Amino acid sequence: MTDHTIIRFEQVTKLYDNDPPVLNDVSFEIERGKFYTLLGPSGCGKTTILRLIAGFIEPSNGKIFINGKIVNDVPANKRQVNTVFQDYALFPHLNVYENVAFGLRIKKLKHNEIDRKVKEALRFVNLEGYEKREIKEMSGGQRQRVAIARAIVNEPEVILLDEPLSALDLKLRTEMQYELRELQRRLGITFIFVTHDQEEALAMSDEIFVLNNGNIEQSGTPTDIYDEPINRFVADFIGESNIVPGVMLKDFSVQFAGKTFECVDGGFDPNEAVEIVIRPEDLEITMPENGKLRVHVDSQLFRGVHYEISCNDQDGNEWLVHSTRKAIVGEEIGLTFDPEAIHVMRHGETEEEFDKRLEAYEEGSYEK
Ligand SMILES: Nc1ncnc2c1ncn2[C@@H]1O[C@H](COP(=O)(O)OP(=O)(O)OP(=O)(O)O)[C@@H](O)[C@H]1O
Repeated sequence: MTDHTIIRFEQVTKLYDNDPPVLNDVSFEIERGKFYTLLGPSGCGKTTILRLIAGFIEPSNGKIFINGKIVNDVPANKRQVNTVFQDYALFPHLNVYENVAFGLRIKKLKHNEIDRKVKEALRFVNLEGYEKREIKEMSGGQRQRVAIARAIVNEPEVILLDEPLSALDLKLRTEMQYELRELQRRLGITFIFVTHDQEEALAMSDEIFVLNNGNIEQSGTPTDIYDEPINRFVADFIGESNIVPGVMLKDFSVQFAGKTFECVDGGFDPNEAVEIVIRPEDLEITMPENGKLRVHVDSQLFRGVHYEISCNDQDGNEWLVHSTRKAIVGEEIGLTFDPEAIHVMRHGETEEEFDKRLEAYEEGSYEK
C-alpha cells in the first residue's frame, strides 16, 4: 500500500444468502485522484463492489480499507464516498437547487453555506441558471449533471458511478463521456465508474479492472489491457481479437497456422502450447505471395471507417481483418503483421503469475 492508496480490498468475498459467492477472494488497490473503471459482463459483480465501497452491504469475508482504516463496520453515511446511480435517483418533486441541497440540509449546514456550496457545484457541472427548474423539465444529460452536482456538493473523496450513461442515446453518451472525464480531472477526486461497454472503459479510464464471474481477470491502463490481454476472456471482451492456438518454440519464436514467426515475447517453456492474439487492425492486406499468411476471403462488411473482412487460413483458423482497403470475397489474399502485433498468452495464467513471469523474464534478459 502506498500513500496514494485510498481504497483497498483484501481478499474480499461476498455471498448473498447462501448462494455461491458473487465476489471471490478479490484484492485490489485504488489510488487517489484517478479515474477507475470496473468493466465486465452483466452479473460479474461490478455493482456489488460499488455497494461494498459505499457501505450499502458488508463483505462476507475479507477486509475493506478506506484511507488505511478498516471500514467493514462503518455505515454508508460515515464514509467519504458518494454514489451516482444508474437512474440518478433524483427527487422528482424538488427543483434542481433543492435536489443538490438535500444532503446539506440533512447535515444541518447554515443557510448561506448551503447556498454557496450548491451554487459552486452547479457551476462545476455547467448548470448555473437552472436552479429553479423542475427535474421533469431537464433532459437526460442535464439530469445526469444534477446527479453529479448532488454527489460533489458533499466534497467526497470518492465518487462511485454505476452505469450512469447507459440510459442516454449514443451521441449524448459520447458527449457525457468527455464531460465526465474532464470533470474528474478538474475535481481531482477518485472516480470509480461501472460499465459493460469496453469502448467506454478504454476511452475514459486511467485504470481498468476487467471482471468475470466474481474475479478480477486483469487490471491495468487501457493500453496495457488492450495490448497485453492475459487470457482469452480479456482479449475477447476488450475489442475484437483473432485468437488461434500456437506453440512457443523458444524466446522470440512462435509457431501458428503452420508457420514460424518472429515475435517479441519470451519467458515460456520450450515448445509450450500457447494462445496467440492478433488484433484485426494489426493485420495488413498484401498480394498472396507477399503475405506472412495466405488466406481465403469469406465475407466482407463496410463499417464506415474500415472494411471488416473475414478470412480463413489453410488450417481452418478464422482471421478478422480491419482494413481501409477492400478485398474481394472468394479471392485469396496475403496478410502481414509486425512481430509486435503478436501477443502470446499462456494457458490458464492468472494476472499475478503473468506479472511474475514478465518480471523474471525482464530481469533475465537484462542480465544477458
Ligand atoms: N441483493 C441480492 N441478493 C441476491 N443476489 C444478488 C443480489 N444483488 C446481486 N445479486 C447477484 O449477484 C451477482 C452479481 O451482481 P452485480 O449486480 O454485482 O453484477 P453486475 O456486474 O453489476 O451486473 P449488471 O451489469 O447486470 O448490473 C448476480 O448474479 C446477481 O444476480
